[in-house]
Amino acid sequence: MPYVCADYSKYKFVNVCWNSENGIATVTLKRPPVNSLTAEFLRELSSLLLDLEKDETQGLIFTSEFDEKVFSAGLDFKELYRPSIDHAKEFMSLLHSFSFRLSCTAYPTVAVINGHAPAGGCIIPLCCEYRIGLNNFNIGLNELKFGILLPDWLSSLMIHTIGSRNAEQAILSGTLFSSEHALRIGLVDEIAPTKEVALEKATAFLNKAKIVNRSLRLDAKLHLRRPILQEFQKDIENELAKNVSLLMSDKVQQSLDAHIKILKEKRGN
Ligand SMILES: CCCCCC/C=C\CC(=O)SCCNC(=O)CCNC(=O)[C@H](O)C(C)(C)COP(=O)(O)OP(=O)(O)OC[C@H]1O[C@@H](n2cnc3c(N)ncnc32)[C@H](O)[C@@H]1OP(=O)(O)O
Repeated sequence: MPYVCADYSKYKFVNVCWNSENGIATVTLKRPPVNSLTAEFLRELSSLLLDLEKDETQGLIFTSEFDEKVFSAGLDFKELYRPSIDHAKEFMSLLHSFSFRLSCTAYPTVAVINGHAPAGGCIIPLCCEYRIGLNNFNIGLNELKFGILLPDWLSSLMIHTIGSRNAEQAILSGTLFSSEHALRIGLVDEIAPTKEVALEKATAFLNKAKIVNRSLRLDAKLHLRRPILQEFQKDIENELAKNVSLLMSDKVQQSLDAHIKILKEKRGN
């Protein structure tokens, strides 16, 4: 069983709960109001993955504090709106490195998607090995709808998860899927009636993974995920520069402005 060394209480936006009997860490995302991903949050999540690796966690479950509301609202609109060039570069680089690291963890990973997971909110679930959803939420990569071209590695994660035909239709139409539809196309592997049941199912998946030798399992995982990992590693500098310049473009900035206004109007402020 892992001996927990890291101080997990230092993390601001996650709560880490260790099960000392099975070595499974449950990480609850808790960045109010909607777990949107900022540079600070991504930095914290990357550091968390390293701590979990050092402590030899036997499995990782991601879930959200904002139960039955939102798993993650994706990238933080406000942080991406008119950023400095240095901040845009740092943000894109953090998003890339965190997603890469999560995609090739030695330990098995599950997302318990207990709320909406639009656009970048779908990244953590897609990097995980298994996804369990609750009813009545939407999930999908709808970036094209607001003028954002997906990074190649993100399309590749979607293809790996739901197959190229479904991924083509899903990404090109910018669809957000209901839980039932997500189950039909394999975007989630199971649906659970409550978070409690979903966590039990997640633990069952992780317990199954434990019977396999850890390093053999990692070799197999890296082999099976090679097409995704190649996309992550392909021409990194150019890919980051392309995404930064897209983010800074007038079109994307105008679209972010429009989205921020829609969200404000919705709240009447
Ligand atoms: C250029 C290269 C880029 C490469 C990578 C591309 C990958 C991903 C792109 C993205 O992820 S862009 C973000 C896309 N996200 C969305 O479109 C989600 C927008 N939000 C919603 O649909 C809803 O808020 C929700 C998540 C369904 C929750 O709805 P709910 O009714 O519960 O809450 P709201 O009243 O709408 O919002 C509460 C509060 O949260 C703020 N907020 C919502 N989403 C974001 C966000 N993405 N970033 C920052 N802040 C967000 C919203 O403004 C409200 O704030 P206040 O009014 O309370 O201040």
